[in-house]
Amino acid sequence: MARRSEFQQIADLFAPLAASAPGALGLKDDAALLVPPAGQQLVVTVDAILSGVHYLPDDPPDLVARKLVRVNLSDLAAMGATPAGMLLACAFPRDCSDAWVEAFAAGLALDVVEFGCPVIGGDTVATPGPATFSLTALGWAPMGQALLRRGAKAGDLIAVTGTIGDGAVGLWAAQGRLTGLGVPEDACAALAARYHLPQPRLVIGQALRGLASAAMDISDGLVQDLGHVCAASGVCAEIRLEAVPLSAALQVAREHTHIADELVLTGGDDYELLLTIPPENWPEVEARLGPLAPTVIGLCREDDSAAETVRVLDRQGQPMQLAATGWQHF
Ligand SMILES: Nc1ncnc2c1ncn2[C@@H]1O[C@H](COP(=O)(O)OP(=O)(O)OP(=O)(O)O)[C@@H](O)[C@H]1O
Ligand SMILES: Cc1ncc(C[n+]2csc(CCOP(=O)(O)O)c2C)c(N)n1
Ligand SMILES: [Mg+2]
Ligand SMILES: [Mg+2]
Ligand SMILES: [Mg+2]
Repeated sequence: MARRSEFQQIADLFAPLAASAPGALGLKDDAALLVPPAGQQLVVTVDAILSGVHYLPDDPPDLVARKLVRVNLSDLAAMGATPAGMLLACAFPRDCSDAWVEAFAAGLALDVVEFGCPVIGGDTVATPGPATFSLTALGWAPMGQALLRRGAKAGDLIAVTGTIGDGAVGLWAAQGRLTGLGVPEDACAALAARYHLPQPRLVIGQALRGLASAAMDISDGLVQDLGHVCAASGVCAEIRLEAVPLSAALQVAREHTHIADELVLTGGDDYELLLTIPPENWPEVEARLGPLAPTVIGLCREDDSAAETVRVLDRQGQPMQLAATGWQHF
């Protein structure tokens, strides 16, 4: 059967994702129209994902689409924003099947509903190279209240949401690198799921407006990303390895095979929030978030040009020497 044309694909598979947004004009015009709610500021971010770089070439297309959405909503969460819509640029390999694109669109449809975030526009091209997707996420935050990377002060608590390392170890699981080592199947599956389907911490980011002094999401690796908050804020950081929260699945996997602390600290793909919180705000953080409250892993210190910006203390309280601090494309 002949493949759907470019415009048929937009009409059949992407236009339904715009149905809840009148300003998307049915994906039939040159651009979309948005009306900012009174007193709100537009928050806008873009991240691309590529086959073989951000996801595995054989990953299910619905999960590729949802990862694309979620890595971007994670940046909105880091700003304390509420999602409003997304623009989706797709470069499909020339031989990509209708079935692959249909499953990709079905994955998008799930997250459009889950996060109340319609596709309001995009672009579709064919590429001689690997599949490449870019998503621009739009959100709203009350004027002047977005969370920034630049507000951390010496004495602030450093905290993370959820658990760290699952995404990086989950990539190993998804690649089959934990198979045959005695790691239970369900632990492998739980870790792979964290790699395939990150959970943007939108509710937490929104709840921490006015309480966190700085925030970002952890995509490249905890240590490297903490370095970005420190650089933006003009502080140093000290965190304790033993305080970094690990999931039950990661702890089980560690009982069966060696998983380097360094992979957990620097592997990335976490999509958790990294927060600095003035100690006087901590009781209110716990009161607002209850069981979703982040875990304190360290403290911000005065900028000290003699010391490294981010110091990680090992289980003996000694500074760790890390070969790399996180993911860099080049
Ligand atoms: N090519 C570019 N042109 C303009 N701005 C860019 C470009 N690449 C990155 N930036 C900007 O640099 C800053 C850092 O980008 P980066 O991609 O590291 O952030 P991130 O999206 O939070 O991390 P990650 O991409 O690992 O999820 C952001 O403000 C981003 O908008
Ligand atoms: C197949 C495969 N190999 C390696 C990785 C690890 N990885 C790739 S990019 C990135 C940082 C975030 O991306 P960016 O900075 O481009 O937004 C990380 C941690 C992966 N996810 N999939
Ligand atoms: Mg980015
Ligand atoms: Mg990002
Ligand atoms: Mg980010």
